[in-house]
Amino acid sequence: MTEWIQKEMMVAMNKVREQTPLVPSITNTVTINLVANAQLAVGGSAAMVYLPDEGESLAKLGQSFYINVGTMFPIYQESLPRTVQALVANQTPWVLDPVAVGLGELRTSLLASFKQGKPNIIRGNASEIIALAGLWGLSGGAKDSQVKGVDASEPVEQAIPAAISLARWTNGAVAVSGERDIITDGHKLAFSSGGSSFYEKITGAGCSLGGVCAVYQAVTTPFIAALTASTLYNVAGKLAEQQATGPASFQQHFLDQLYQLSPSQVASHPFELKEVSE
Ligand SMILES: Nc1ncnc2c1ncn2[C@@H]1O[C@H](COP(=O)(O)OP(=O)(O)OP(=O)(O)O)[C@@H](O)[C@H]1O
Ligand SMILES: Cc1ncsc1CCO
Ligand SMILES: [Mg+2]
Repeated sequence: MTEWIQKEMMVAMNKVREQTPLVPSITNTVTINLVANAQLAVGGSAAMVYLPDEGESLAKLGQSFYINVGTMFPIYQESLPRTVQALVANQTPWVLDPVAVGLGELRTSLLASFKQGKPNIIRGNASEIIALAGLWGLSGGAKDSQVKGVDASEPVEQAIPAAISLARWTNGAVAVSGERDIITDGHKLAFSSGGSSFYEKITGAGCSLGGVCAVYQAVTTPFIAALTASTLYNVAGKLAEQQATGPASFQQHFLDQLYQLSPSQVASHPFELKEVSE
């Protein structure tokens, strides 16, 4: 029953490697380098910008776009709304990573405004997904979700209702990351495990996963893109852990695995699929 999905995942990986899609980002300054390197390793082309007119131009030129609000700057008050407007106007698919939603006025007001821009993929940890659904007034969300910073404090399973309602609102996909990853398009739920606890010992595993979701989204649907990226990270993390002696060598081996893994190695990694009752 999951065969067509596995086939789509392989097609997406091959297409990205053949086509090198341009996938620009406005992302945080902590992990910007890892995001670009992960995007390049899977076969995409990266371009990081900050300024309003540059976000706008790349929203037109890019085949998909990644927005991560991890570190806020005053210029983002202009850059982010103008970029999102251009993404919507040009029907460029985009990924939102609502890092630390609820922290600060600018971050919160911008994230609230993105509800109308309907990001095609929303990727975050459980706490961020619950809090974003709360901010957007959707079911499963909570205004007082325990986002205390950039790390999750809630288990992924707790974010399932929020993930489903967000995916139904955007008509896209939501990927909740953690020890187990949950990917949904609002109608089906995929559960993928693997990875490594070393992912919690480096910064930007989640950010770069969002950037890689955006790369695959240039060539396939939001659900297949999010599932392909999440599965790739689960396979790559597991193999990198076997070669690593600590977080730094883990990051090095993990990037090598993103580059080396074959589509069939990724697509054959098992995942569980459930239909959501309507
Ligand atoms: N304990 C774990 N065991 C296995 N894999 C994990 C574990 N924790 C996270 N991962 C994997 O790490 C990747 C990033 O997910 P994570 O939930 O850490 O993102 P995040 O908290 O947004 O990270 P960051 O904000 O540092 O970028 C995903 O591929 C996820 O599957
Ligand atoms: C550590 C950190 N602080 C702001 S953004 C970021 C990267 C992980 O989300
Ligand atoms: Mg994060």
